[in-house]
Amino acid sequence: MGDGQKNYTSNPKDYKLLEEVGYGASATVYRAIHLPYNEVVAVKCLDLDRCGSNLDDIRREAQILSLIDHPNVIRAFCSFVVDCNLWVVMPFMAEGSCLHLMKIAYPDGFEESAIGSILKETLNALEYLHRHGHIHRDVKAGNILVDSTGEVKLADFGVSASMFDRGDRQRSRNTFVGTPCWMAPEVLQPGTGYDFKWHWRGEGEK
Ligand SMILES: Nc1ncnc2c1ncn2[C@@H]1O[C@H](COP(=O)(O)OP(=O)(O)OP(=O)(O)O)[C@@H](O)[C@H]1O
Repeated sequence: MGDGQKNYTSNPKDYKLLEEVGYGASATVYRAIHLPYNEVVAVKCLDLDRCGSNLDDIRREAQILSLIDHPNVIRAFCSFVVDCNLWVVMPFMAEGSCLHLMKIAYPDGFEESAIGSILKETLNALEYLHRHGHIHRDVKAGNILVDSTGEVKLADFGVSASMFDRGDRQRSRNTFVGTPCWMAPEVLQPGTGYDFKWHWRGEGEK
């Protein structure tokens, strides 16, 4: 697993992309080898042409990810532009997302003890993000990742917002982002705005 003190290079030639492990609206995620350290990592390739967000939002996600320092929040080792893509290098979470795990191994849902432990780790992650002024805005099973040791990390800051944003970015907290089934009611209601409480409500109702 990656060490925060290591210097992950921003040269695409230093990474060998292996198989695709997931994809979302604007990104494909690969298992990859960081050749200088011979270490398995995940590389998220964000298609800048396909991204709904503007470059400032994308830069912000990469910046937030690189500053993260919490065991339950996925961090970026580094990020850099390759052709029309932004590559974000992260720890590889071998078990994939909770959504993926449920689909392949737990079609009736996780056992209560597993739910309790995943929720606890996720809430630790949200508490850390809140303390640093971030709202995730897309907490869902597909964004809760598990590694080979069972460690849980919250991922995907593509639609996160900062509580300290002003002006245009503050107005964007009143916009419609996230994944409909997982949204709190006030997010579905245009114009009402929302804040940290959104996370807690979303979590409680899932
Ligand atoms: N670090 C990682 N290690 C292993 N698998 C990962 C990692 N990051 C993401 N994945 C897999 O890739 C999938 C998509 O990743 P992610 O949610 O970051 O993409 P996205 O395009 O931002 O998605 P969305 O459409 O939800 O915004 C995840 O659900 C997960 O299965």
